Amino acid sequence: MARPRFLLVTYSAHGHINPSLHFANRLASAAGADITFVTTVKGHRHMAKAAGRELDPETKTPNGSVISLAPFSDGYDDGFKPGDDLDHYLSEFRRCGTQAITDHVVSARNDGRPYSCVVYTILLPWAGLAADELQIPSVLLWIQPAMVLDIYYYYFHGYGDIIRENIKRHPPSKTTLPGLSLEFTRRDLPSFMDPADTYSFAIPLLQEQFEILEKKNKPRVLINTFYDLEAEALRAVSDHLILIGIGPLIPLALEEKEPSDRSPEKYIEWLNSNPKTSVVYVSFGSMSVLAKPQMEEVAKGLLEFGRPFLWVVREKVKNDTEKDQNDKDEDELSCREELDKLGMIVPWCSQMEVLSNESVGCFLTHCGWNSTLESLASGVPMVAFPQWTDQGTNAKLIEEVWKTGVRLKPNEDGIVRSEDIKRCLDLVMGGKENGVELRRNAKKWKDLAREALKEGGSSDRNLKAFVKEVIGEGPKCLLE
Ligand SMILES: O=c1ccn([C@@H]2O[C@H](COP(=O)(O)OP(=O)(O)O[C@H]3O[C@H](CO)[C@@H](O)[C@H](O)[C@H]3O)[C@@H](O)[C@H]2O)c(=O)[nH]1
Repeated sequence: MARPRFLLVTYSAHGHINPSLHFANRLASAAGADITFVTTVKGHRHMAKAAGRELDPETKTPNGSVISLAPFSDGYDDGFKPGDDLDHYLSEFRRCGTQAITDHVVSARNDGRPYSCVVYTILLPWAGLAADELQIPSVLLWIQPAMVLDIYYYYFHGYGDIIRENIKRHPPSKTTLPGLSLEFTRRDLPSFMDPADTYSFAIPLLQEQFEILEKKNKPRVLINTFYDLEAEALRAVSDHLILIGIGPLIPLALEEKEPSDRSPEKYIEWLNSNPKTSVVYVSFGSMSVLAKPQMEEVAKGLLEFGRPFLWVVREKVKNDTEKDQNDKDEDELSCREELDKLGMIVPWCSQMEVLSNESVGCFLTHCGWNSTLESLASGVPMVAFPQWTDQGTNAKLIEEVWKTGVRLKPNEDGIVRSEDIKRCLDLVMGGKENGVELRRNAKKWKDLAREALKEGGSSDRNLKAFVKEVIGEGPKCLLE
């Protein structure tokens, strides 16, 4: 029998590419599928940079499955820069992405090896539309928590006015939603729902995404989560959508290091030189940039806490007219010398390798969904410092549901002070009872995450059942 063949379409940010790549690896190894991985040239460059090498256009897995990389140009090969026209960028991305999907599907049909299904990540409703036009099955791969999907679902189905009203109120009102036991205040809801949010342009894209799903009868949505982690949220909208947990989408074998001729990175050597669970790892993901005053507070907080740290500070994306040297001077942290004595600042790192290093005892994180899952699956407790989009909801789950971390509290000006950073680091890494409990819970979730992924675990079974369903071999998916 021919191998099932998937066309996987994803956006160019690391937070979208990484889970998509892990999904492709899983489809290939666990379900014996071939995958064509479609993203922009920019996304492709991100992947090469993260890998530290040119990428092979095709990778063959031990079971003979093939993952082929298929970048397309949207005219923004160097990425979207400050000053670029957002509407033009979005419409070119849509136009070129739609064309790429069409070209792949048509040529595969002509070659007699048609795709079984198009899988696309969030904010790409046009990928679902293109699949419908081409009359090929498609499925959304939701790369945020099931809880966030539920909240958006209700926002677009009768709760939008209530949520917007509650967001405006002072003091903020709580929102409750059917089937979910948590109550949400403004800081817990996806930031795009606030009409004043700079990025609320994402709302129409998300709405279109739901409209496309709803043209189908009880569509399946694959979710980067796992049953034990979000059992309630996976069921909350089950009258309308079938949510299938197939995560956490993290590297297949965490302990397995890629064979490499290169000596380990300096920061790994440095981590290895530190005692067990002594280091604070600090990162705000691949998109967020903290304002200078906030950076200074983080720096002060780390110095006041006094333990070693590894801090990822990404280079700023500049437009062509900015002068590099002036920028550098302005960006330089006032206490840089002391920071360099206590810890290490790097522009990027291999995060999964860092989180699974024994020396790391806490993750000060922006709570991007991938960082959250990677931390959970590595058993590292967190200090939650959410910035935007789904991160406030993720922080709530970390603090109130999984109890593997504590959330920082910004002051009235929206700044988190160094004292609060020190207080939370003390709580997570210190000897008091609540710190011990957070660390115990972190270990519990690490074990459960691995259970879900291993052969016969909930996510492994769900993924295999999904593929069988796509190729018409049934049985229907577990969660139906
Ligand atoms: O030095 C670094 C920093 C990051 N990463 C990786 O980059 C990814 C970052 O993803 P995530 O933690 O989700 O953050 P963002 O890149 O900010 O992701 C965006 O997309 C996610 C998925 O939609 C959302 O959950 C986030 O809120 C949104 O900001 C993770 O896999 C990290 O391991 C590295 O490997 N090295």
